Amino acid sequence: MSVPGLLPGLQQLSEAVETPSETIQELQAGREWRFEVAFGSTIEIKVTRGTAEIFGTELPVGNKFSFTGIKSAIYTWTGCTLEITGTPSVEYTSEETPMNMYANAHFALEKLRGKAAESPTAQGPRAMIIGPHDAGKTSLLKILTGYAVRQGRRPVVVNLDPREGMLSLPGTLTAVSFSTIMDVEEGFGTSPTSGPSPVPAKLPLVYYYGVENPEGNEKLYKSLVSRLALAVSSKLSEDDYSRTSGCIIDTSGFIAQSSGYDMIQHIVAEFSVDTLLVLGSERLYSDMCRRFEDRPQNPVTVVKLQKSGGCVDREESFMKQSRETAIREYFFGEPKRTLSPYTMSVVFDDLKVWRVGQASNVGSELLPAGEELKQPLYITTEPSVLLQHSIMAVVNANLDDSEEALAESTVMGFVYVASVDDQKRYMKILAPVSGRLPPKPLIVSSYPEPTFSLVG
Ligand SMILES: Nc1ncnc2c1ncn2[C@@H]1O[C@H](COP(=O)(O)OP(=O)(O)OP(=O)(O)O)[C@@H](O)[C@H]1O
Repeated sequence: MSVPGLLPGLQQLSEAVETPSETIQELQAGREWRFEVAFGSTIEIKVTRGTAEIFGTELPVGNKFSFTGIKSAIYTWTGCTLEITGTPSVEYTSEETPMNMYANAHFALEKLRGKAAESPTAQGPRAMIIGPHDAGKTSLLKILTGYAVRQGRRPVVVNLDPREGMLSLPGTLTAVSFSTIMDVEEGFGTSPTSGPSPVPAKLPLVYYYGVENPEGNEKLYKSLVSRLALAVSSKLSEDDYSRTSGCIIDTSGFIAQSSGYDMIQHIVAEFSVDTLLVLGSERLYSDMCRRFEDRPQNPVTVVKLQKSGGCVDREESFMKQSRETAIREYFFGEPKRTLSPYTMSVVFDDLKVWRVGQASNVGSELLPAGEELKQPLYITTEPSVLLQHSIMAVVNANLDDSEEALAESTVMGFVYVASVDDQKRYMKILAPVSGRLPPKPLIVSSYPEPTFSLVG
């Protein structure tokens, strides 16, 4: 007996729940499947045959990986079959990739590592990647790191591009010793604040810069670079693994313009860079050759590498969404690893807040004619409603420390200002861990920008 009206209802129900489409992608050896997934939609990829990798990290056969808000590529050296569930917004296969060139760069670095292993005092390569925005610098860094880790090396990876955070929020400069593989879904992987993860967590050393462009506060940027270089040098001399593996440095696209050349020189000097990998710019390559040739005391090898045709220019709206996602994941985790942040109230009198000094908040128009603007590292800021929805870095320093001391302090973590009551002089903040806010200075800046959608 059929129940009147039930069957059509069920049919409607099954029509409403759309099953994602499943496609099979056969990739021949040496080809790359490039794809883009918008924020808010997800695709799942499983390798069912052969070998495949995402920017140097292998995708094991049979495991499903899900991707959202990403522009990426899967490359195969030997051929593979991919099972794709869901529909990417863009997808195509490319026969032309610079992967051979990138692999050669890796083997050249490996040769230097092998040489360093022969002598107890020799240093492994200190490579730095430079190039314009969206030239594929971070992707190349991941490839070189992934290959080095797969060969048992432990390179120190340094991110000097505040535009994207590595194992931390955007706006930070970080260094981390990589001894385990990257997480293919998460980019670089996870840090201990991200909660349990199938891939071992990495412990990054984090400094907060808070400006997108290294020229935004050159003095602060240079100071943080020097500080990070000191930490990296000490890590590289800690054990034989690190000494021979050397370091790989990712940089900001802003310094690839001629106004940034002095900054390149500063980084090269501080990190004792000996290999400069120039990506996607003939002019930059030739300028660097001119600048760094004939330095017998500190030779720097300048190498030209081709930009991948798959590199995509990421529009500002995409980058903004990436930053918002990074902030949300810092506090709330993501579907596979949810976190429970804590809300607490803090009174203004217990806080010492500094703002990163930027040209825009110094007021050069008030200076007498002819006088040069002296940009401060930080400016003290009275807590107020202006901080609402901002991210603040809690730094490892004392409340009465000077600006210079702050510029040498690592980040303990970040808090989010959920609401501010100017009259009662307190604010509600969201913190990733429970307990009282430690009595440490807080640093606020414009990058990443205030996020309105974090707590509803
Ligand atoms: N071969 C490729 N196929 C598809 N997408 C790619 C490929 N290589 C890089 N991309 C994508 O292109 C974008 C830009 O690449 P990447 O972040 O490596 O550039 P970048 O030079 O580090 O950029 P920026 O200096 O602006 O941070 C990223 O979304 C990256 O995932």
